[in-house]
Amino acid sequence: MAVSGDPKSRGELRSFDNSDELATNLAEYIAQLSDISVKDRGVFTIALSGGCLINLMGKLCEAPYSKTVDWTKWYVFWADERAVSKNHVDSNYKLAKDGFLSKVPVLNSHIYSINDNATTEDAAEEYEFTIRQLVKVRTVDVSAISDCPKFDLILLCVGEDGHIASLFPGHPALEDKDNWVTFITDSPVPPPERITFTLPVINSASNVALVVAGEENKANALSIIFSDDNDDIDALSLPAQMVRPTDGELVWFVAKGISSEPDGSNSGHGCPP
Ligand SMILES: O=C1O[C@H](COP(=O)(O)O)[C@@H](O)[C@H](O)[C@H]1O
Repeated sequence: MAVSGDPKSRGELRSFDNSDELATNLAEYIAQLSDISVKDRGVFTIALSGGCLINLMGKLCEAPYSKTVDWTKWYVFWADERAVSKNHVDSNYKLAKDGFLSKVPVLNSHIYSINDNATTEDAAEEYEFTIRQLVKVRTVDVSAISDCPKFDLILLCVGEDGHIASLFPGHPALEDKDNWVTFITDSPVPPPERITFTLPVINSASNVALVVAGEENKANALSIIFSDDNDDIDALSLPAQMVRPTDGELVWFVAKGISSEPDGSNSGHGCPP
């Protein structure tokens, strides 16, 4: 594993020779944050997204983590969801349920999925309300800086256009400072209707992990994001580049095969099985 980057700006960069090594390190990172949060606050609040992430979390379902992680203290949320039913192949809930949550003893009552039986507008409003109730009782911590929920960890996959959650380049939802959860009806990547955390919520988390794996053509977004040209307009307009936790830690997990780093091979990687 190679570690670099400026923690104050773009975060810590962890690059790996392949997706398997990335998955091993990601599992250890999540398990450690879970331990710390459970010791500090008695709970671990984690927000998932879709894409390659869930496959890469697979090692958490195996020893030692299957036994050592305090799964009963986990509270699980989604940073974004597509407006499809929960049994649809495009559902981020289904992806996480089938690939991860059904394999670990997280309590069903601690799994906060997004309503698939309402309009996207109503589902977003309802999800924000649910999170507000959990903030009131401090199951979800609160940021003293932004008054937003302060999740212990938000896990995001970076799309090949640099999108994170369902926040896409140039989309007005990126400017939303008033809501914790919002909706879009015109996603450039299907399905068009989605519900998503807003940037203020993402940037209020204690920890954010940005995962870049699975597709060779993500190298382009990466090279823009890690460009040394701080005035690069393209870089500043990429949602992934807008992730800058105000009072938290940012770590990038990059599979070297798609890295823009000089030692990356650019040979491309699929998700691990
Ligand atoms: O549409 C989405 O895309 C991103 C990135 O996914 P990937 O397939 O390019 O890895 C994902 O993180 C997000 O949750 C999802 O809804």
